[in-house]
Amino acid sequence: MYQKVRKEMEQKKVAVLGAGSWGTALAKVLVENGHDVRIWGNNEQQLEEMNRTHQNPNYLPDIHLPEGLKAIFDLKEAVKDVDAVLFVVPTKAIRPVAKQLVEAMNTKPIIIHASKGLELGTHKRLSEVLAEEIPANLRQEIVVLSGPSHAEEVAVGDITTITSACDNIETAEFVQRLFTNHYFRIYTNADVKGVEIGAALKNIIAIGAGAIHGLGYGDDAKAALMTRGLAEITRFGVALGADPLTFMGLSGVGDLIVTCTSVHSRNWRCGNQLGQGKSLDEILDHMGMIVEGVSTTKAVTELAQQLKISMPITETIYDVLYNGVEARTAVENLMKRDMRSENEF
Ligand SMILES: NC(=O)C1=CN([C@@H]2O[C@H](COP(=O)(O)OP(=O)(O)OC[C@H]3O[C@@H](n4cnc5c(N)ncnc54)[C@H](O)[C@@H]3O)[C@@H](O)[C@H]2O)C=CC1
Ligand SMILES: O=C(CO)COP(=O)(O)O
Repeated sequence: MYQKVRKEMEQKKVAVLGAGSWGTALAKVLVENGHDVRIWGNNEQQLEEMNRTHQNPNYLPDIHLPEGLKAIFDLKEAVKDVDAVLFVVPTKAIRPVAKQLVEAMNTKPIIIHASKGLELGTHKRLSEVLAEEIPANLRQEIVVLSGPSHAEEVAVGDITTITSACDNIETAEFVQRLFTNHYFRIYTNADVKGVEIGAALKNIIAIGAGAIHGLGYGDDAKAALMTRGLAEITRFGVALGADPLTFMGLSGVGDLIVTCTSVHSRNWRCGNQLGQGKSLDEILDHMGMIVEGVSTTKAVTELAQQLKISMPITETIYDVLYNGVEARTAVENLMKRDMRSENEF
């Protein structure tokens, strides 16, 4: 039987790039695990306030951050001598921040990312974007950290399990040891593609689940959307070469469940307000945080059309987000589709 003994890890130096809700929650875990952690962001005033008050009120209100967490605005200083760099900026900022990082690094760190999306325009996964921007001779492997996890729950030490994915399982295990503690349990996975696709696409389905709720449909409708959403995510992932089993795991069905059912989810909240009749612009203006599913819906719809992958739910959500189709009409249209077998791929 596969079993691994838990070993203490010596202190590592880690830079967290992105001082929003998830970056702050993950930085807190790392400090609690005894590591030397610097968090970097693009808002100097916010970082100064974090150092002064040990809080990040716009993203994680009422959370006291460990005194050991250093918020640093100068990227060169933030990444000085680090063993690992963790990207937790929104998808659209991954490439520009990676370009800045290349100019700032003085070590050859492991690169980790915990963001969820596909790049608009190129349709690339985020580990592909990072590999393009950070030459292999300037870094170790790239690891994806992903799974059902809301910053609000991790920040209060509620139980959470996620996945550390890398082609090189030893590097995935390094990241597993870096983050694991009594409330945060990390599993490893070698299917980077599947983990990133599950993470990105569940946000689309969560917008749909929120809309179903906002429209007043019941639990049967929610279960239908999540189940057929998972079928669609799996179809897309397998067409791109992912292992279908990955979608049964934490970064597949696990993340789909939490994002489609939690009031913490920004994607679910966005969908819920769409269902209640608000406009997308109005919703995004008031959210104050990233809603990744909006741009991921566009990237996935475009790529699925190019590759001729059937994605009826994603295309329907695209119509609501980008073509002004009313959410109720969109649901009715989905119900009028031709009859088919459940197991048709
Ligand atoms: N919040 C959560 O519970 C979770 C979020 N994620 C993923 O993590 C990523 C980040 O999400 P959140 O932290 O929730 O977003 P957020 O909206 O709370 O914060 C994003 C942060 O990134 C900063 N930022 C934006 N562009 C930047 C740039 N060019 N340079 C530097 N900083 C920049 C913003 O100022 C903000 O501080 C997303 O891809 C999200 O899907 C993944 C798991 C859980
Ligand atoms: O990825 C998440 C949960 O695993 C966070 O979801 P939201 O971005 O919808 O808040």
